[in-house]
Amino acid sequence: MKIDVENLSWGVPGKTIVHNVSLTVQPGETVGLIGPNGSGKSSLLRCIAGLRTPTAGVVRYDGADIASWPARERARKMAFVEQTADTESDLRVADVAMLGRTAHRSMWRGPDTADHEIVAAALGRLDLTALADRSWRELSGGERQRTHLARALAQRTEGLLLDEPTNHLDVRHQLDLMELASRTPQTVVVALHDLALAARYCDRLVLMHGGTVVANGPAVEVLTAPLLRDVFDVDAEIGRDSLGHLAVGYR
Ligand SMILES: Nc1ncnc2c1ncn2[C@@H]1O[C@H](COP(=O)(O)OP(=O)(O)OP(=O)(O)O)[C@@H](O)[C@H]1O
Repeated sequence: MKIDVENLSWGVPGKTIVHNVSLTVQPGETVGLIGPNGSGKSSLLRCIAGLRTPTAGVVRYDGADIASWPARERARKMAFVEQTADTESDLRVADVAMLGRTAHRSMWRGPDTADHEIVAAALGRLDLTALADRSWRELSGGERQRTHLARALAQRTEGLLLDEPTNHLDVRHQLDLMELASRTPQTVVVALHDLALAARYCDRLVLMHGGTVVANGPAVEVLTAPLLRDVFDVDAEIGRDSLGHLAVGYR
């Protein structure tokens, strides 16, 4: 699925938070959204998900303006894992993942065999099979985060929006998750704070600052010392680690 964001602005009364952002994500591409705290990444993702109504501009999925789409129709095309996604506490892990099937079922029908198979596959993909019957309230932060990712995978959408999906994960699960995001045929936009992880796994990086896009391109073009100084106010050194991956050091 292709995602187009055209001249998009969003804000609250008296404050523009996302300002005139234009961005195209090609089918199957994984785009990393980076930028300092408060630069507008989550707000932009919410607009792309259709959870915020832009004050100006348009979001298109495969060329179609989503402004008037019902939530159910959007949920069949786009899954979104928010930064602080919470869930009713008495659900089991498998029940949370099953929420991803809601948009694909009629309201009068319970989950069928295919739904259960899809959920089992999503739990397996996120290393959660052994936790399927555990209560949500017993989970660690990282297990909750993986459960929400399983819910998003179970949604079987062509697009996937992830807001800092690695922030609670241990190193192994961070790498697994980013591997998944980069290899899936889905079109992915992922907000990340870890610049090295973003550089390694994303096809392209979009750097936000003060609600606008200040750079958009391959990691080597976006992660430059002058840009990082301007945007993050850090003195960075960009190099390669012994495995050949882009590495960012800070003085
Ligand atoms: N509903 C709202 N009302 C008022 N201000 C808001 C609202 N939503 C976001 N903001 C403000 O807009 C700015 C951008 O927030 P946003 O969450 O999009 O940034 P972010 O880049 O995702 O930040 P972080 O890296 O800290 O997650 C922040 O200053 C935030 O306080």
